[in-house]
Amino acid sequence: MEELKQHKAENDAWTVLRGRVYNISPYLRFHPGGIDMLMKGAGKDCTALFNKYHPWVNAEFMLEKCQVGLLDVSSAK
Ligand code: HEM
Repeated sequence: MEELKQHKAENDAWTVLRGRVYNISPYLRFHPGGIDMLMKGAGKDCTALFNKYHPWVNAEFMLEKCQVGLLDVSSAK
């Protein structure tokens, strides 16, 4: 979680979604909801925002190639 916070710039944006860590920078310009919306999740866990707007979207598949790793649950606060 500490490492995640350091990745919140548009050219270096990470997010956590359902326990997985993703580098969302390459996907930003393709996001149908816009760059600004997706950037709200940068550097943090975006699962709640994601579920609020589109719980049905298959992000696990879409962002498969952007996955950085899994969230270390002992650091998940
Ligand atoms: C992190 C991974 C995310 C992925 C892969 C993703 C993907 C998508 C996709 C595929 C759509 C089109 C959905 C449809 O038309 O049924 C969409 C729309 C949208 N997304 Fe995301 N999203 C992500 C995160 C977020 C976050 C964090 C927010 C809010 C802060 C957000 C806000 C929106 C909004 C508002 C739309 C609706 C745009 C519209 O219909 O005009 N998304 N997103």
